[in-house]
Amino acid sequence: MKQTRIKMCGMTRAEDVKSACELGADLIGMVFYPPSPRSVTIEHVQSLVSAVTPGVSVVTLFVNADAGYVREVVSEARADLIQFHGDESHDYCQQFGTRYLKAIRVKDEQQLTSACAQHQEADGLLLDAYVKGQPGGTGQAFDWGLIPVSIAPKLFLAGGLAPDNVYEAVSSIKPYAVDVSGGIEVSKGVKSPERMDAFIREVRRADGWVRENSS
Ligand SMILES: O=C(O)c1ccccc1NCC(=O)[C@H](O)[C@H](O)COP(=O)(O)O
Repeated sequence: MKQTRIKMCGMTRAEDVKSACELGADLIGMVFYPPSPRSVTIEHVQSLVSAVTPGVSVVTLFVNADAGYVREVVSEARADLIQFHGDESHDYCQQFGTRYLKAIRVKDEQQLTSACAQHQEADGLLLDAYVKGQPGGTGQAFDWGLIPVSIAPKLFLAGGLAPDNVYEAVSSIKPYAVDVSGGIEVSKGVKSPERMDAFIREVRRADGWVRENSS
């Protein structure tokens, strides 16, 4: 049976990390980008990582960060994956020797095709909405019709996903994974266990884990 992987991003509180893992998230993301209200510090990372259940992957997220800082955080967090959410080049992303997701903020078909080709060696391509001046966590969706079918095996679909639209996203796009931040929050950086639960249930319903009501 299909199992769409679920990445919950922008975690700032150990209790939210624990809830997400207990509810069935596959990957936990933490933002290391100080301008973001969801940014966490290297001093804080241990308390978050120790709430991650074995088997759940830790993802550390950066935006055009200094390479030394990335190394320091990845080592401290014992990160399984790095998410590069800025304008990082292929060579920059490869230098860490850690599996990585490259975020591409979708503007139009030509830009998307070219970015996918440039980052074809990434372990995952995370497609997110383009919003001028805001690198991520915007809560905005983009036109899913632009997604090339060929990238589905490594597609992390992001941008404006929430319990009320993720069923449609998973059913129609069939991504490898979905990524959510704002859609499971009560305020920036504060997640809601009820919304996390509802989100995961909707993904599993789209995966066919739950029998649809035939009446
Ligand atoms: O969350 C942020 O504030 C953030 C800041 C800068 C770069 C990336 C950021 N977040 C990335 C994510 O949380 C998600 O990977 C993605 O953007 C989806 O977010 P959302 O639309 O809120 O679900």
